[in-house]
Amino acid sequence: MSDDRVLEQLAQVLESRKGADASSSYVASLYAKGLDSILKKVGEEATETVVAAKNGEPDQLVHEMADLWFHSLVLLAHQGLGPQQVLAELERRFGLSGLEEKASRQG
Ligand SMILES: N=c1c2ncn([C@@H]3O[C@H](COP(=O)(O)OP(=O)(O)OP(=O)(O)O)[C@@H](O)[C@H]3O)c2ncn1[C@@H]1O[C@H](COP(=O)(O)O)[C@@H](O)[C@H]1O
Repeated sequence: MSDDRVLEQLAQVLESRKGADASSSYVASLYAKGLDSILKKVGEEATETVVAAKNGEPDQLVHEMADLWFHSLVLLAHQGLGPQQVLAELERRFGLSGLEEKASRQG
């Protein structure tokens, strides 16, 4: 499965958890607690990511980064957005810088 397929399929699961039973789904329980709780989780996971990097723990860094990406996807879904909008923005920026690099090489 390609990387963006993982993001897209996980986003579909997150969408399907809207209206699901909060007692049997972690994601549904986050939606039920509301925006501030989701933002708190994103902040916590960002801090844990920073600590893992500062401690020079590569395996822990990957683990915490996955938690951060996951909770960021939950936040996007809660806001009616998804990974495709973020990937499109990154692709747009990459396209712009790619053109600039090409022009500077040719100039
Ligand atoms: N990828 C994840 C995923 N990553 C992390 N987590 C949960 O995120 C939480 C991370 O919290 P912490 O690191 O703070 O650890 P914790 O102290 O145990 O958690 P808290 O008590 O602080 O909430 C844990 O409860 C993890 O289980 C995830 N929960 C779910 N998913 C995916 O989301 C899908 C839907 O999940 P459900 O809604 O639970 O079915 C699943 O199929 C998975 O693919």
